[in-house]
Amino acid sequence: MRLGYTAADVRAAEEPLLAAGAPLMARAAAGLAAVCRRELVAAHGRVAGARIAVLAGAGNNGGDALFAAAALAARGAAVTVIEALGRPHADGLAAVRAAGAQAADTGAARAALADADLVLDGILGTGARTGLPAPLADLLREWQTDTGARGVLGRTQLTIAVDVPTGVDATTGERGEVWVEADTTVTFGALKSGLLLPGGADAAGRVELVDIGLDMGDAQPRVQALDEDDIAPLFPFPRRGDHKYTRGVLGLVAGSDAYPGAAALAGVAAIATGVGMLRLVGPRRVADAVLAITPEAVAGRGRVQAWALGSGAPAEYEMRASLADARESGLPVALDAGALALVEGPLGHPAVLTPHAGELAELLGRLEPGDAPDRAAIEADPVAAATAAARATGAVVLLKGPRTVIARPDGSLVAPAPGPAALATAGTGDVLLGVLGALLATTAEHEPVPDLALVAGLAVLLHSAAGHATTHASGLPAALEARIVALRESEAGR
Ligand SMILES: NC(=O)C1=CN([C@@H]2O[C@H](COP(=O)(O)OP(=O)(O)OC[C@H]3O[C@@H](n4cnc5c(N)ncnc54)[C@H](OP(=O)(O)O)[C@@H]3O)[C@@H](O)[C@H]2O)[C@@H](O)CC1
Ligand SMILES: Nc1ncnc2c1ncn2[C@@H]1O[C@H](COP(=O)(O)OP(=O)(O)O)[C@@H](O)[C@H]1O
Ligand SMILES: [K+]
Repeated sequence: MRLGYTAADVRAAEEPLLAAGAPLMARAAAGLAAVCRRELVAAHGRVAGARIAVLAGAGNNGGDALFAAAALAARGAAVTVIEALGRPHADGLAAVRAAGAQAADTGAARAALADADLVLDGILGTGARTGLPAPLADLLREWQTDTGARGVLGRTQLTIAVDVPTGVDATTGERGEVWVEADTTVTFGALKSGLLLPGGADAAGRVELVDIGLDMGDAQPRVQALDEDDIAPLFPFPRRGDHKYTRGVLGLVAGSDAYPGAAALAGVAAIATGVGMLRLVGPRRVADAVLAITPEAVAGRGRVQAWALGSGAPAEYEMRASLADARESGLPVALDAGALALVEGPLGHPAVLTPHAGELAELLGRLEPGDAPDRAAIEADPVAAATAAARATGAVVLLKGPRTVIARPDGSLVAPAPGPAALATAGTGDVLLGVLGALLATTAEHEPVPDLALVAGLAVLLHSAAGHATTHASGLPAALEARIVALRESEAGR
């Protein structure tokens, strides 16, 4: 699990060190130069002779870039400095000049960017305000759409962003109209939350953290980023001594005569993930369709540890009855698709909502009439929308998309590694509901009380892992089962 902090928290952690005279910029620049050397050697076999274009802003981000470039120039790189905002960091500029760097005026900047083996983006970091001056925005746009851009050493042009790619908000990951797309981002002291969130994570490329001696102390991380390696530690393995009721029973209200497939996908996925028992609530035809492929399921209501509701347009009265049960007993509920239409304000029980951007637009339109973002605005800033919905409902909001993000009502986030684009097919969301429901049921009575946002993150990781091993939604449960059996075997071997 990687932890991401707000820019403000990182800057606050820098303060005592700066006050004590710690050479933070020298450490940052040394770490940055080391990554640049390694990447140049990996791509081209050497640093000497490499053309490096340094986009230097007006603050310390530019200072980092200039000092790193000075170290690279000392190893024989040909450095050109582009003063992107005027007023470059004075000591950094002096150092790079002393090492033999050239300065580029506006015309030369275009050529320097087009001909560079390595572009260092040191325009803006944690001190950025939104919006870039128009000439700079034009320069960046032109460079990044120039498909012929290449260096003298070979076709590969590397872009390394200093701390945060310019145009990306270090805290939220939101991108402005123009931003730098980096191959690698070298960040200092602590991961900035925006590097782990939709938008920022895509712009940042591979993120490398350089230790400059920062201690984040009691600061609460804004983001917990999860990847494959987090599946095993989070997975609720059956416990020795469990029986089917202590393992956890899931009640599933999904599917309808018109859409029986949704119940089948969610039901089989829940069973593949592992539940003590699956109860199916809905019309006979739907139950029969599920029972035909998973005879261990049981039709009809009964006691459950969690509910999963909404995929495939199930009857509203059935969903309402399950929500009432959850409210009375405090059971966790996953609400998808049709069940989201029943959310009118704060829910009185633990819940995870699983909208895609269109469904979230509808939900926010109902909860915050007049002030709600539309689908496009949500896709542009998924974090803000998911957080607004989490605050308004008191629920965890899992906003599905190419890069799914999970928001808690307190504003903190879980960011699972993105799954394969092959998941963009009908029915994969139904599978996710089944996986999530199973995990809610099997953790519901664990001590300490499970963190629903991490449970939701685990559901997304498993869903993505399965997505790598199949081509279609109905292939996901078997892939999931294989993944979980492998997990159990490696757990038993430990
Ligand atoms: N503290 C430390 O010692 C350490 C800091 N470190 C490094 O410093 C970085 C933070 O440095 P920073 O605070 O100087 O902010 P930075 O991102 O360089 O930008 C500020 C400058 O840009 C300007 N500006 C802002 N937005 C703008 C816009 N949209 N359009 C135009 N101009 C804009 C802004 O202008 P102003 O608002 O003052 O008018 C100001 O001049 C951090 O990311 C890390 O790389 C590391 O070395 C570790 C030690
Ligand atoms: N381009 C993509 N890359 C990765 N995952 C995606 C992509 N597009 C969609 N997904 C995932 O596929 C699932 C689609 O769910 P949903 O929109 O509810 O579809 P459906 O209702 O058809 O099942 C979500 O888990 C989403 O995160
Ligand atoms: K930068």
